[in-house]
Amino acid sequence: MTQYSRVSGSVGLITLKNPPVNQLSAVVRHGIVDTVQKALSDPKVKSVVICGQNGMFCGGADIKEFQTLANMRGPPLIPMIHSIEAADKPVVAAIEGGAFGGGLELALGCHYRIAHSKAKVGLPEVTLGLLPAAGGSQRLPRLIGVPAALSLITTGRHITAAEALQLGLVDQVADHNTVDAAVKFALSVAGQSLDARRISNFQCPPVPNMDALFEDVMQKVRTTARGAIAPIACVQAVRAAATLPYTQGMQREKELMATLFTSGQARALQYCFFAQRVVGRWSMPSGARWDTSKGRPIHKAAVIGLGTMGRGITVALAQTGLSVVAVETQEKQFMEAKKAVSNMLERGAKRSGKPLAHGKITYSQSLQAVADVDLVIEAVFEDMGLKKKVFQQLSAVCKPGTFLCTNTSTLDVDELASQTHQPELVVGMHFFAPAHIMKLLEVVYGPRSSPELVAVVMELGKKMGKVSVAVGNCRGFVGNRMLKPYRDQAYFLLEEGATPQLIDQALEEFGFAMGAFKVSDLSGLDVGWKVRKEEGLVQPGGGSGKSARIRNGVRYSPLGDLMCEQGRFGQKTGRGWYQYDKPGSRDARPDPWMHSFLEEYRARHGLVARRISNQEVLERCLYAMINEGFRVLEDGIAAGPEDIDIIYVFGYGWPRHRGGPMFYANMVGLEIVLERLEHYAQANPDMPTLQPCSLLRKLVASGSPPVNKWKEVIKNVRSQL
Ligand SMILES: CCCCCCCC/C=C\C/C=C/C(=O)SCCNC(=O)CCNC(=O)[C@H](O)C(C)(C)COP(=O)(O)OP(=O)(O)OC[C@H]1O[C@@H](n2cnc3c(N)ncnc32)[C@H](O)[C@@H]1OP(=O)(O)O
Repeated sequence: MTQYSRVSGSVGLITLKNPPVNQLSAVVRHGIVDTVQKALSDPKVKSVVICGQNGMFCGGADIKEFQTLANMRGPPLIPMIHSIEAADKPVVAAIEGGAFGGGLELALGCHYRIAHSKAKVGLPEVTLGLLPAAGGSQRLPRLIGVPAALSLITTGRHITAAEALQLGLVDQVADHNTVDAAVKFALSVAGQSLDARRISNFQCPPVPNMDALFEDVMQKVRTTARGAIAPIACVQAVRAAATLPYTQGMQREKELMATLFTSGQARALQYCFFAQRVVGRWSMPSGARWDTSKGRPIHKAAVIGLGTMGRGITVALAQTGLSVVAVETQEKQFMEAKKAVSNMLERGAKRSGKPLAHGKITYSQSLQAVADVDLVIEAVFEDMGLKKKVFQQLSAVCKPGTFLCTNTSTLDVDELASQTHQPELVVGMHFFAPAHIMKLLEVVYGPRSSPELVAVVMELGKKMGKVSVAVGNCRGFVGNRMLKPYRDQAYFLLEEGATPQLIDQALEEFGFAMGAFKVSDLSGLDVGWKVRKEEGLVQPGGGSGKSARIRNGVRYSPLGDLMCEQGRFGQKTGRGWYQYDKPGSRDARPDPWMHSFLEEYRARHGLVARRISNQEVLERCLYAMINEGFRVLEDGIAAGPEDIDIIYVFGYGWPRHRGGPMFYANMVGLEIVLERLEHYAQANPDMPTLQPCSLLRKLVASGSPPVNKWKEVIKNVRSQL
């Protein structure tokens, strides 16, 4: 797992060999300890180079080893890195590909660091619920200063070799063979004093107003962390580096890590790391899979409809380097969209430092312009009649073999597919607004969709920088299907005595980026109203008598309809569940009007307001959503719990440090979720979404296995259906 050789006569070359990313598993740590010892005791060796095989220095500690303390065998990292730093021969890290986490900490223990110009470095432990506890939190601030170290350690961001050079994190950047450059460098520094190269001996560069700086950073971190504990521990660890001698700082680093290491948040974040990779290995109920289905390259794509979503999709496609035909038939929207897209591209180029992708887009007001494209994404208004017409036209205009995708968020993808000559070449590509920023892409296949097309779209999503999740077709797919019972419960709780701010506060304290009502104001209450009207659910004035709050035999809240009747569509009208300074403003303030509106509503329906606790808000909203998640699994719409969790973390503001709804259910305890659902279902027999799903019962009956063991039980349940 490590290879050792002597090169150029006097350089000991240690190569880390542990695919896929040369992670520091026990066997690698053993190898490093042994080979460093060998090099240091060989009188012919005057200096040492450490590198990684296959163009990757090191991806850090082996995250799989973190699952249990029992896995943590082998030489610990801290003394291993200390012995490198203490060596009396210069040790040079040759960084190709990347040095992350423990990998960068290893490099910080070396006396010199040389990075390839394309390499990246970073301390991403915070994203795994940890901190750089192999001395990283103590060495980095000593090397590059407190403000820069705080920025890297609290965000976990990866930086380029050029930025690392500017910060003084690396000593040299190589354009060609980094190992050769490092060996040459190692020869040049052999025999030189190392006193000034051992970072643990450094003092942190002084910072004016240090207390104020840490207070300021801590406040910012607390606001953005949404309840995550690791970013706070990272600030505390860097503060220790800035204020304490190295040995005491290391002690503080260890104490902070001990708290994080066994925390539920670390488990959740590490689960998310692997879940994100699991969803890339998609499968379909037909047995088609990511590794047996081959896509084909897309050179030219088209977007139909340049409303908010279409504009974002156009930008996202253009930024991948594709040629894009952007079609909008309405003159006014056409002119506005051209301007908006070019502004979005300019902002994107400024943000990323990459060149503008303007030239790649051609605009047209005619559908004929898409005749020669490889793939079309339809993003017209969410109306089945209109979308069907567009798909009929596309089927007639496009060359045979063109992939046709719809950006619908709820409508039946199969029904759209049936409007075309080649229904197997139709899938859903459900983007989330703003489409060029949000990371999630739900790829919705139907029973006829070809695996080749799913492969193409998953690959395209990856190129666009999206986290793509392949899911089956049903109303709302995975994300919006599960959102409905969550939202319904929020409305029912309003009827029963809560306020929008009480519910939102409970959800935001849980860690959601925004509560249910703020989200509703942001996306516009009229969107759901239109859908409900089409479904025949809306009665003018909300209806009267007992049946006003029942539709098709189940509980229904007309509150959203009544709000829309008053023109309260949310942010866009300056009034919704909250009030805003002016239409379009984002600053939500409680509206005293809501109080009288809800009182009058309750009086009309004979409802007596009661005190609603945060716990009830969370249990009813979240468990109703989770229950639907079990149904999604039972129906085979999602391949596994990881797919659901990744959809919620990347598309719906679910706090990542709680791992996603299905992981959260597991953390709470499936038997507790079941018991609470039974309790609420009994109290509300007209809410079928609270009736525990049979898969949940089966899992509890099977002893509540951990999430990664659910698939077996799911398979059994599905086979009995
Ligand atoms: C009581 C207290 C006791 C405390 C004792 C603890 C002491 C610990 C001391 C030190 C702390 C150090 C901590 C760490 O180092 S944590 C790890 C930090 N590193 C990272 O977070 C990097 C994670 N990896 C990545 O970001 C990327 O993989 C990448 C940029 C390195 C490469 O990206 P890409 O090419 O896109 O490949 P993939 O992401 O798809 O990964 C390929 C493959 O590799 C697996 N993998 C990646 N990194 C690791 C890792 N560090 N450990 C294990 N496995 C890793 C990844 O899972 C993929 O495999 P697959 O899931 O099978 O697809």
